[in-house]
Amino acid sequence: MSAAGVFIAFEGGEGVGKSTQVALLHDWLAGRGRAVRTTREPGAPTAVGAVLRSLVLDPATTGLAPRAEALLYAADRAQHVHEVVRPALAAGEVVVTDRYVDSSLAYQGAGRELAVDEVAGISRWATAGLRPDLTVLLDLPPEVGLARARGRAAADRLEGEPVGFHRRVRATFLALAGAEPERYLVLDAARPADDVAGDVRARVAELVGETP
Ligand SMILES: Nc1ncnc2c1ncn2[C@@H]1O[C@H](COP(=O)(O)OP(=O)(O)OP(=O)(O)O)[C@@H](O)[C@H]1O
Ligand SMILES: Cc1cn([C@H]2C[C@H](O)[C@@H](COP(=O)(O)O)O2)c(=O)[nH]c1=O
Repeated sequence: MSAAGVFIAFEGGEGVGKSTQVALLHDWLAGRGRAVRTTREPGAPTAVGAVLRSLVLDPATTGLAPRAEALLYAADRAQHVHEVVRPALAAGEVVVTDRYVDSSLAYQGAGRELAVDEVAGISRWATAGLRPDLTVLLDLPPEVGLARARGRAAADRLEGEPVGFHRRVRATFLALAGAEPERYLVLDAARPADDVAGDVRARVAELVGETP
């Protein structure tokens, strides 16, 4: 376990349903009387995060070098862990984040074709080694997720990358999960949201000592 609380990350490509599942898990945990903190990257509810989120996601941010992009995501993560995640874990809360380190490995590592182990090293330093107790990977072909995401809002800077970029991202998420299956729950996100949520609850119930 991470500190006194429980740390859960949702990961996956664009439009796979992370925000939807984070909200459903929040409601289920809160309904059971658990103290639960939902958060996200980039731009967790911190003043620094808000500035970094708009910088990295704004399509008007042109010419950003891949290494600079990786460092900006890592800076956002360092602030997030310092200001939100560690204090909540220390208070015994269940912390549920929409994206964490694996997003940097997939998007900056595989997507931008930086060395994944070097990107991992930056995040390890940024977080002082804090890892989730469980990562829920929502898996979808990128064409399906991008269509869902684009039906909802204008494309941000990363979402606007070609489909080959998003295929590398998906493959890397799956490889990370495959390398440490005990730390991951990989779910087919093409199913109805309530079915996905049921599988999430079953696994989280084991982790936090609740009945699903
Ligand atoms: N299981 C599902 N089946 C079909 N549509 C879904 C499902 N889950 C979520 N959606 C819809 O897909 C869209 C994207 O969902 P959501 O915002 O939860 O995804 P996300 O992974 O957080 O997206 P992003 O990566 O862009 O932040 C929304 O319109 C949502 O209502
Ligand atoms: C944490 C993190 C995120 N990204 C990318 C992935 C998405 O394209 C955006 C975030 O948008 P969302 O709608 O809030 O999911 O940022 C990234 O490239 N690297 C990261 O570390």
